[in-house]
Amino acid sequence: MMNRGLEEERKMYVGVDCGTQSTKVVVVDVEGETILGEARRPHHLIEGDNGRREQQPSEWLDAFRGAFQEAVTNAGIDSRAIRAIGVSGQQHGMVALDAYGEPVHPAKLWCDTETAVANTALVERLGGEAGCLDKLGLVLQTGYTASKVAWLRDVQPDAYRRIDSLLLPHDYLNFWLTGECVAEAGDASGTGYFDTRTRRWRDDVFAEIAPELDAERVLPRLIESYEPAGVVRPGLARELGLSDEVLVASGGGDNMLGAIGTGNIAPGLVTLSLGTSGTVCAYSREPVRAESAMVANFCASHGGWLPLICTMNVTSATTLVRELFGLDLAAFGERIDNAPIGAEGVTILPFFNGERVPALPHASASFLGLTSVNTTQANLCRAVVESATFGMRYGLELLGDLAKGASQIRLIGGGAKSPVWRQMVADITGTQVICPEITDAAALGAALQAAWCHQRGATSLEALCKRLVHLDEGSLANPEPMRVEAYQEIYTRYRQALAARHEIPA
Ligand SMILES: Nc1ncnc2c1ncn2[C@@H]1O[C@H](COP(=O)(O)OP(=O)(O)O)[C@@H](O)[C@H]1O
Ligand SMILES: O=C(CO)[C@@H](O)[C@H](O)COP(=O)(O)O
Repeated sequence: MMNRGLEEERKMYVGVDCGTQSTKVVVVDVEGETILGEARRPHHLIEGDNGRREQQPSEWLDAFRGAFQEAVTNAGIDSRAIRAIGVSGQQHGMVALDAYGEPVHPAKLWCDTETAVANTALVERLGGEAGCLDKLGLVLQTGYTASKVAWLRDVQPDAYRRIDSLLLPHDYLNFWLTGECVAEAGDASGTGYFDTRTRRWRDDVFAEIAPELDAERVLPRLIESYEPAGVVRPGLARELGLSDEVLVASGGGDNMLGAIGTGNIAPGLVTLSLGTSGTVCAYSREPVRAESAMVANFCASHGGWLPLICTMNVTSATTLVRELFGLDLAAFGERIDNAPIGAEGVTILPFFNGERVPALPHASASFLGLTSVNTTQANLCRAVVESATFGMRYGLELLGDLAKGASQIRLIGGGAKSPVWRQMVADITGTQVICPEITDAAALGAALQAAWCHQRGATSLEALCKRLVHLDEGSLANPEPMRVEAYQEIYTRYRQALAARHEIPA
């Protein structure tokens, strides 16, 4: 436990990231420039053969409570020293609440593909890709919130009729913390009823999706990303051991706060996340109209924009293969290390639950090139990690000039903890890779945004990033020319397999 006098002077900030597989919490001492404590609690996924991927929002609250208490204990601080909390959340999830603040249906997540048909119909109604770009500044993808609302209307009309507010996962946690229904541009830009250029709700688009619902009533009030969502409710503050008037920052989508947590708040860097999903994003001061409809012109959660591509099958795919063989993470890492580049001819298209980039919401996974000689645990483990990483390279290529200027990839998410995977990312992309000291960068970004909100006027987000985004020099991975060349060939093989199986140009 820290010296009491010192503790009173110091301001502590908490960052929370409600990811797909778990909630992570970090406690940050801004003056001391240190991350004092971390903790996480897992979530359970409700899955169905039809692409259903849902979660009970109540699990996020339990996970929040558990991880919060443990992180504070690990930090060795008095929780009354906490001045502000920032919340990051998995993007796009539909949290539809009734008039009592209770979910009318489990949250339908970003990785749910049950609504693919509803999404195709919506894109058509909005005038195709051109119509979407014109109205929203991006093209609707299965996974965004819009088709989930349309699906609920069609499939669960009773639940749909009870909707009183429509939130995203991080908005819901902010609502639980403060009682306020608010949203900020970063996360709102992934709903599909928000104009990502003007940073406003598109009531007319929302009326196409949910004609019976009044946008004014059900959509949360928009706030700026530097503004607080509110203060922690007195009852909850008592339960969490907080002092009065603890601010809750606006928070944002996990990728937006991951960008902050890697210092990617101005042009020139790329953040690549190996979480349940795989994402690549680069900051832009202007809205982006990319050549590919798969590049999402999302807003950042500190001002500006964050063009991003997202693949759905990263650690979700690697975990599936790892668990199939009953391997723990260390043994899995060994298997990957023991197989040669290219896994002796095994290629996996890892679309176990469909895919967003490339846009194949109905796809399933393919294992190709298997023979009686190369069908080994090591090759299958290596091939699934290679394939997830090839998906990221594909995304980087789609980002094109937006990512080309980047001399370094800031690697985050659970997969970034693996040294062999880090090197693989460097070799497959041909770019230097480094991790921040804390790979749960979205939680760190949320804590930094909380400090920015609390200390508004006294400090800048840039200064806060300089103080707290520490890079782990030990994680540095430089592309090695021989391996870069070898992977080029294997990547070509992957693209050819993609073209042959799914009619996507090689
Ligand atoms: N050393 C490692 N090698 C490979 N995967 C790892 C390693 N450490 C953690 N992971 C994987 O990272 C995933 C969790 O990543 P995380 O970024 O927390 O996901 P999310 O934010 O989507 O919940 C888990 O599937 C876990 O198995
Ligand atoms: O859908 C997207 C981005 O558009 C995903 O990146 C989600 O935001 C989930 O993130 P993780 O749980 O994988 O961090």
